[in-house]
Amino acid sequence: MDTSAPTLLLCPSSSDINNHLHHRDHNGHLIFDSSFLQKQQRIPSQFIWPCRDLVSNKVPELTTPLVDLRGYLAGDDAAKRRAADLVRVACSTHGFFQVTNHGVDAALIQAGHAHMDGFFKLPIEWKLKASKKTGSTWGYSGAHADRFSSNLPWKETLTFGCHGKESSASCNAIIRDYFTSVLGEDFEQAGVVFQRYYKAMEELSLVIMELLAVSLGVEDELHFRKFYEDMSSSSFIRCNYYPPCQEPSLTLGTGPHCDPTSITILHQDQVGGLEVFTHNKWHSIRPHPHAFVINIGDTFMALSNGRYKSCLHRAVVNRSRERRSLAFFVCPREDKVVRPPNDLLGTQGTRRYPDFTWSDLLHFTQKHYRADAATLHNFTHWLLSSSSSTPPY
Ligand SMILES: C=C1C[C@]23C[C@H]1CC[C@H]2[C@]1(C)CCC[C@@](C)(C(=O)O)[C@H]1[C@@H]3C(=O)O
Ligand SMILES: O=C(O)CCC(=O)C(=O)O
Ligand SMILES: [Fe+2]
Repeated sequence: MDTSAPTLLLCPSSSDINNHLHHRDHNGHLIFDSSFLQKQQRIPSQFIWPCRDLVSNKVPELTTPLVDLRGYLAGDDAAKRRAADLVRVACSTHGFFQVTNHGVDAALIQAGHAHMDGFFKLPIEWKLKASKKTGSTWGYSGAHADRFSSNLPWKETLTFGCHGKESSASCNAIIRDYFTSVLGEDFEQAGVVFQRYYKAMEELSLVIMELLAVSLGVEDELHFRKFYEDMSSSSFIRCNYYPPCQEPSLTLGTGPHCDPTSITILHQDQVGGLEVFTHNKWHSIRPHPHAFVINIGDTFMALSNGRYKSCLHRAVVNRSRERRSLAFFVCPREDKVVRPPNDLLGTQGTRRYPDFTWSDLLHFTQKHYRADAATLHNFTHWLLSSSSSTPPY
């Protein structure tokens, strides 16, 4: 990973822009000041992606099932089976489905979007106060310009969680305290809202984990729920803000990738832009205001011994409308060994992936490799080449 992003010149169209010190931080890294960049005629070359990543003729819509959780949550066995059948078909092919009647308060979701909007509308100087510290995954980032020097995504992100705490009980004030300590007391309410949102996501994650076990036919339907019960030590929220872009066909909001995490619970606004690559072409995921998009990540693909697919997806941007999405990335406690339950090994007991920990995979994506379409494949090689042990699978 290119972590020594050089001093970058912005849109060298005129000297006053190049000398606009506002656009470089103290390390000389580019600062993604979208309010300034949007006014330029061209986007900086660092944001222009290779043609192969930009293909986006009129993309068809992916018919992801809208899985109604009402009956399942009420303990209705027939509803549980119907939900499991829908999830099985989706996760065995492209790994994406949507859930409604999930039990998460609509007002809480709306409040999360409102506070996300409040943060991203701050002047750049304020947002930079929340900048990610080197080595941390938490904090504000503009286009990941501090991490990469090309194929920059046209987005700003704010990432935070509860990690570092032993139990979700002690997680009750971590996010609130993060917001007040980094942005000041005026942001206490934002912290309280995201703390409640985090808790709601944890509860929904465990429901989804049980549904995944049922759909996979795992003997112990609580197996994955138990594996993720202490997820608060490593799961995290990411707020994605995609400004309008004057050359939307040349860049991407988030580049093509598979999530390295376990599952992602994403709430997108009504603008649209999330696309999944399946059946050899890109498909859009229609936004539903009261639904969450759920997708399988690399870690759960390994946990299911490859039965469920972590699928290539991306976020495109547009010329006229900003777009926001709230992602909750479910991750197991960092030291837990990711290993499929025996009843997913098949008669030959064949393992598709080696044992690994989320700590190792997270470290790989943050220090050695930019997550893309082949993260798990390259991680496996990196892991086995850096460990003396022979493949355990
Ligand atoms: C473990 C993670 C790394 C990323 C955030 C989560 C899950 C998705 C990953 C990411 C979004 C994949 C595309 C590249 C990336 C750098 C990004 O555009 O943000 C990835 C995230 C990251 O490394 O910060
Ligand atoms: O914003 C979106 O719709 C998708 C973002 C995404 O895939 C991610 O953050 O991993
Ligand atoms: Fe993703």
